[in-house]
Amino acid sequence: MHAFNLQPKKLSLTEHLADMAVDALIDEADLSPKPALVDRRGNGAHTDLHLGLMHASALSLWPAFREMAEAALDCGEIGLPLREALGRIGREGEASMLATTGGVNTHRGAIWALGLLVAATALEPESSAASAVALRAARLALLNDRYAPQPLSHGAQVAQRYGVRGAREEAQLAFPAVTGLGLPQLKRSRAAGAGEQNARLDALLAIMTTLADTCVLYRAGEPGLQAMQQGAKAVLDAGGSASLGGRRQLHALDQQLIALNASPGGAADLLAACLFLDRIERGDGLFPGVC
Ligand SMILES: CC(C)(COP(=O)(O)OP(=O)(O)OC[C@H]1O[C@@H](n2cnc3c(N)ncnc32)[C@H](O[C@H]2O[C@H](COP(=O)(O)OP(=O)(O)OP(=O)(O)O)[C@@H](O)[C@H]2O)[C@@H]1O)[C@@H](O)C(=O)NCCC(=O)NCCS
Ligand SMILES: Nc1ncnc2[nH]cnc12
Repeated sequence: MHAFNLQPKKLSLTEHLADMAVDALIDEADLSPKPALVDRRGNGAHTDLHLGLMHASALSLWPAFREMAEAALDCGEIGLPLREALGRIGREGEASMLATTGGVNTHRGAIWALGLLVAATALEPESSAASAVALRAARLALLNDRYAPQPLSHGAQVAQRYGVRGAREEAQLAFPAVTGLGLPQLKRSRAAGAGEQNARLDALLAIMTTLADTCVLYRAGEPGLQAMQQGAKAVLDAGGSASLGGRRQLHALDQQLIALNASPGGAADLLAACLFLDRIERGDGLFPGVC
């Protein structure tokens, strides 16, 4: 008798999409050195988060992502039934995240972004260009979930105060920070031979150059947001993460954001969305072995 069954398991499409979403979250968490975020080096600007918690949180979301993909297959089209199913599953996913982390908000924005993208991919897996998937996700995000509670979230508070667009609008606009900035930078840095980790850091920085990250605004106000956007631009202008000049700027940005308590958690979520879309677009194992 064998202790392990070493036969590769055939994954269903929905299982495969859940794997890809969780992989994207784990890759984002592990990527180092990220400015003021949790990574392999430490906790950045956070006192209540650490890498183990980010991993546990990511893994706890696997059933929710699979269920969102299943809901998309069941509904078969963009409409209110699917939007409201996603809202319900997303809220249940948030509850299991909070149960796993002891009440710490690790991935609220990521559940939203990746949940929409997973469902949008499952609806039409053969239409896998990042912009097409993001557009389907946007059409879902534009629908009004009648059962969504309307709490005065941190994002809603700063959106009102500073007149910025938050996570909801980013999705409704088809993720411009991802498809217009993060993904193109990822590809440019790869093509320039930066190496995969540096290319991913550059993608994160490209997202940070313009994003109205409501986590940063809530924690550090407009000075924090300006420091994030200008500092990220300075790294890219200096040659990016693969260059010595860029690394010096990245180190300075890390120190500055930590001093301001300005954690770009929204940008980190969008990097995970970017890594997910990159894999979908490249067709990384989406169909082979999938039943
Ligand atoms: C539509 C929702 C996303 C709710 O959005 P809203 O803005 O109203 O709510 P927030 O609670 O503020 O959550 C938004 C999270 O999105 C991330 N984010 C921030 N800015 C942007 C942006 N411009 N674009 C995209 N994403 C953005 C961010 O998430 C990350 O940061 C979190 C950690 O932050 P931190 O400051 O440490 O923690 P807090 O607890 O907030 O504060 P402290 O006390 O610790 O200081 C971490 O979660 C990251 O993921 C924002 O936090 C959506 O959530 C919603 O409506 N959900 C309902 C269910 C649903 O419909 N689901 C659909 C499933 S597909
Ligand atoms: N690596 C990270 N650090 C802090 N907050 C985050 N939210 C999503 N990813 C994060």
